[in-house]
Amino acid sequence: MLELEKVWKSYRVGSLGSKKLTAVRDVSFSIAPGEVLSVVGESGSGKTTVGKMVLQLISVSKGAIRLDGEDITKTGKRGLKEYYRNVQGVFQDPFSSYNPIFRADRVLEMVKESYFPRVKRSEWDSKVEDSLQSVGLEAGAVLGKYPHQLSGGQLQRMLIARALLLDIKVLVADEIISMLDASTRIDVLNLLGSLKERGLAVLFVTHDLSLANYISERVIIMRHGAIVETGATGKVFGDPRHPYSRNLLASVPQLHTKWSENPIPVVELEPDGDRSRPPAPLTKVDERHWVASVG
Ligand SMILES: Nc1ncnc2c1ncn2[C@@H]1O[C@H](COP(=O)(O)OP(=O)(O)OP(=O)(O)O)[C@@H](O)[C@H]1O
Repeated sequence: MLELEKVWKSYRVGSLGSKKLTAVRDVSFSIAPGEVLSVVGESGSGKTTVGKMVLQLISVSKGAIRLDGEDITKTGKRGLKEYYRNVQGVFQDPFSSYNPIFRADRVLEMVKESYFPRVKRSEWDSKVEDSLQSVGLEAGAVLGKYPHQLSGGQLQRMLIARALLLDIKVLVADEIISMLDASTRIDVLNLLGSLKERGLAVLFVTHDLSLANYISERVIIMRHGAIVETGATGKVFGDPRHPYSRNLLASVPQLHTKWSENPIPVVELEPDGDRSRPPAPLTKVDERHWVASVG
């Protein structure tokens, strides 16, 4: 079980870091094995910052992140290496995770070097083959190829296979399909669906509400670094209570909506406000449905 408790993140911004920008405010949630939790919200709402903190690519300013009860924000280098055995991330641009001058499967070899140096070559090769197979890749079709010889979908799958080689418990998937075409997208999404059935917990960061609805059991809607609404996906998307959530959902063009016939109005929301203050508390409005009070 992965838990975030009252997590805050501030960045130093401005000339010589003279100002502070609070990117994430008092965020708490948990993800159980076999569950997909989506984090949605407008650009700049803090989604990626949450994912990066879970992956400890950046430190937290305040709060705790626990995996099976252990706070990883306080763990040392060795503890972190152990943590990465269990928690891995895949990001938006698969090409940026590969070095173009090396063969793509180097990302898999690096897992062996770091975590399984004593495993025999033949045993490792069959482990690699199994993990590639579980993400729908044929070893013969991808091994030995350079990144530019593979498609975005294949590269993204190979990164998921790398995570699976470690037999991880939690996958942070940050906009992992936004650079893929429609049919490859659904392919990778369905893959996530089958992985969750095998017990993987997924933190699915996306700005695409329909994808969040498709894949996740629970959803968090973020704005200005804080959670404004959260709960079971059906409740939040079916009966959004916060004005921001309503606007967000109303802004999604449907397949048969045409701009020329019925342009979706842009709704003006209140300005950013003071990000350094604690956000409005969440109140339970229904079973598995919480909403921040509107001030
Ligand atoms: N390294 C950084 N230094 C300073 N400010 C940052 C840094 N990274 C992010 N921010 C700021 O923190 C806020 C949250 O950014 P974040 O990337 O988490 O948002 P997001 O919801 O993921 O947005 P997007 O959907 O556009 O990726 C933004 O105002 C952003 O400008």
